[in-house]
Amino acid sequence: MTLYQPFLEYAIDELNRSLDLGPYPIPAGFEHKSAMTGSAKKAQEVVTTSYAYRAPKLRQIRAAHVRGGKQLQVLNFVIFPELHYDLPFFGADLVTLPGGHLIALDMQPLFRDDPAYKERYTSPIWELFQKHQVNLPWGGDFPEEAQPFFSDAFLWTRPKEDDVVKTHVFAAFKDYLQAYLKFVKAAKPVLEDCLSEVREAQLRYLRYRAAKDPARGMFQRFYGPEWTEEYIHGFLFDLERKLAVQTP
Ligand SMILES: C=CC1=C(C)[C@@H](CC2=N/C(=C\c3[nH]c(/C=C4\NC(=O)C(C)=C4C=C)c(C)c3CCC(=O)O)C(CCC(=O)O)=C2C)NC1=O
Repeated sequence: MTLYQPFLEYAIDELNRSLDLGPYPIPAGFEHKSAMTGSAKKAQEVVTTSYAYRAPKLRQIRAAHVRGGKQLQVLNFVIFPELHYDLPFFGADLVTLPGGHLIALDMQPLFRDDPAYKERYTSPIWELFQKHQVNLPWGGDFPEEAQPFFSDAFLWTRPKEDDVVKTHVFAAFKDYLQAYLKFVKAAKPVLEDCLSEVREAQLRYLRYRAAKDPARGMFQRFYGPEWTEEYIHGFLFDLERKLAVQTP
């Protein structure tokens, strides 16, 4: 059982239990990708598996699971709401590299500095954040330009031990996912005249993530630049692509 497999299984079980999950198309050639890395003597297979669903109020629920031996494990799990809801994005970036673990977990806001928005989507999880931050201290350096895309309840940490990931990070992941599902249940469509604001805010986030995906270099090394760009724009952050075909 790889490090983040339990996270993925828990998430899919919970989503199945609490939402009317439907399929979301994964472009051909991106469901499962494998490559050998390392020298002939120390060859290591790196497998990337994609999962995707949709549900009422949720445009895309998707995960990219990268398994490359003990030194490389990644689970990037993001929930993208439909464009007529102002729900935040559920964003989990769980990364294990030779240097240790890097954990980013947040309800990523559409309107970070809007007090009413914070009241609705950050205040309700503030106690959760404080509870988990005790075991998950701040991870330090973090790209300035990414800060507008994170809430005040952003759990960002770099644990050294696997055990911290298996216990405290997993507990935080479960609590944040449960809290997010509560937001989804309570969410009402936004008013007509807010639709364009929500759409612009979603596109701002998608464009940033697609442009600055920290995994781009890693994917290029394993699977080549062409596959990587298509994976990022055609699946991981595909809203712009989807809108382009909708409104030619
Ligand atoms: C809005 C921006 C945003 C992020 C940057 C990530 C949150 C995040 N992820 C990070 C780092 C990081 N993230 C990944 C993996 C992924 N990050 C992704 O968006 C996807 C789709 C990944 C894979 C499937 C890897 C492999 C690293 C390590 C890169 C390296 O050190 O070589 C970092 C560290 C800084 C960095 O390397 O850029 C942050 C802050 N989530 C977000 O929402």
